[in-house]
Amino acid sequence: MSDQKITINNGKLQVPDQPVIPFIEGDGTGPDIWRASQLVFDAAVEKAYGGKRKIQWKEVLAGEKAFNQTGNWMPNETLEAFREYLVGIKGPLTTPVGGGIRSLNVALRQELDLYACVRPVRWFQGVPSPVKQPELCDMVIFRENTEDIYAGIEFQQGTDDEKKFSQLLKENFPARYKKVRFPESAGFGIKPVSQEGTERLVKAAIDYAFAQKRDSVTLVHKGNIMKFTEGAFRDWGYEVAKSQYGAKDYEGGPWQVIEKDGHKIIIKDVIADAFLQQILLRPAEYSVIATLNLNGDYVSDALAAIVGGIGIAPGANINYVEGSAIFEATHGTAPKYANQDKVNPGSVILSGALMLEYMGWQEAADLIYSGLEKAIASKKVTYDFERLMEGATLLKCSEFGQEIVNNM
Ligand SMILES: NC(=O)C1=CN([C@@H]2O[C@H](COP(=O)(O)OP(=O)(O)OC[C@H]3O[C@@H](n4cnc5c(N)ncnc54)[C@H](OP(=O)(O)O)[C@@H]3O)[C@@H](O)[C@H]2O)C=CC1
Ligand SMILES: O=C(O)CCC(=O)C(=O)O
Ligand SMILES: [Mg+2]
Repeated sequence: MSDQKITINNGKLQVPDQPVIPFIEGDGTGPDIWRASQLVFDAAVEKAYGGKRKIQWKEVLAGEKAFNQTGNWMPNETLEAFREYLVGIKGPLTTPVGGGIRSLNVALRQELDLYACVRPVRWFQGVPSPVKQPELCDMVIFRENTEDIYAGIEFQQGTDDEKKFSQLLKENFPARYKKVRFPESAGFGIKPVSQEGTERLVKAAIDYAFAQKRDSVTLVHKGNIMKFTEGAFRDWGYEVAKSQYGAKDYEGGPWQVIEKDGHKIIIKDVIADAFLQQILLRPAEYSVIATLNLNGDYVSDALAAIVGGIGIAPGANINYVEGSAIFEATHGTAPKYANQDKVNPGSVILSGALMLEYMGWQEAADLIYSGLEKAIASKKVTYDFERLMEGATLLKCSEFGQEIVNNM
């Protein structure tokens, strides 16, 4: 079969009928989930296009499988494949806590400059939820994906580098150095947040809000405390609305309103801790969320819980200028369930549906949504939903994938 590639031309994705799509299976529960997911993707594409369109899957290595086979956690060929084929999908990869390798997930996003982590959060009918009205939670998170403390500029306590950094702080910024409560036993982390990084992320969020006829974009930040990073994110965010979309003050500001073709969007902001209580108490007031990397990480899992948990929380890492994208679940490797054919493959399956939408293969994506909805409605579900549903039938990971296919 020929090596058909997705490309971008004048900002528009060009998708051949049989594109090569690289995938990383993932660590832990990754292989179980990938098997179930690929079955669903292939069935949806086959059913929607009767063989005219087909994905040519190309496995690329990363994480434990890569290390075991090549001695390298993230072989160069993997990065090259994502660059070459533009659109890919991945399972979760393990990151050790406290030491060891840095996150491969973060490395992929940074290396490929996939600056927007887009995580839609909506409730599917019948999914068990801890709140009374989960249907009111319908948000799309735009998490900045390349900056913030995730840039990985850290100094481990007691190392030569940390001592050099402490000395630099002491000599050049004595007043600030004095604020370090226990300087002799402290490690340090640096949080870069730039105007360019903020602008492209907020622009992506606003463009999405117009395209999807959403009524607000909320800048979520902790700018009262971290004034020149999180606070600057808020200020630069409002600036984008003004300079690129002609925003006007809304009810005296700082909130803004922008309008295009008769559709109005409110640009507002909220401090992150208050936001975390409002998503439970007043979720209907929020639609598109633009936020920095760490806030976005926390907010993703918190919002996912409201609509049924991270078993059903999809996502995408996208560079809207270059067209490149890697789709992936919000959850991690859930290692305690590895190789048990147990966990919910819903997050990777829905990430794949997002990928198909991104490719313009809406019919195949819709088949996945309806298959998933019907499987849940018939209460045939994996352990995470089954334990919260009355009268449900417990399915394995692979069986749930098959159930989605049966219901397409
Ligand atoms: N993008 C990525 O590749 C990500 C990687 N990670 C990495 O994953 C590893 C494990 O992280 P951890 O903090 O345990 O978080 P995980 O998301 O892997 O798991 C936490 C809990 O979430 C639930 N869960 C996760 N996935 C599923 C699923 N598919 N179906 C149903 N329930 C699920 C399980 O809950 P319960 O126990 O209630 O059944 C699980 O114990 C770490 O190394 C971390 O760095 C983490 C996040 C993202
Ligand atoms: O890279 C990791 O291991 C964690 C990533 C993560 O939690 C996320 O992207 O939501
Ligand atoms: Mg996370």
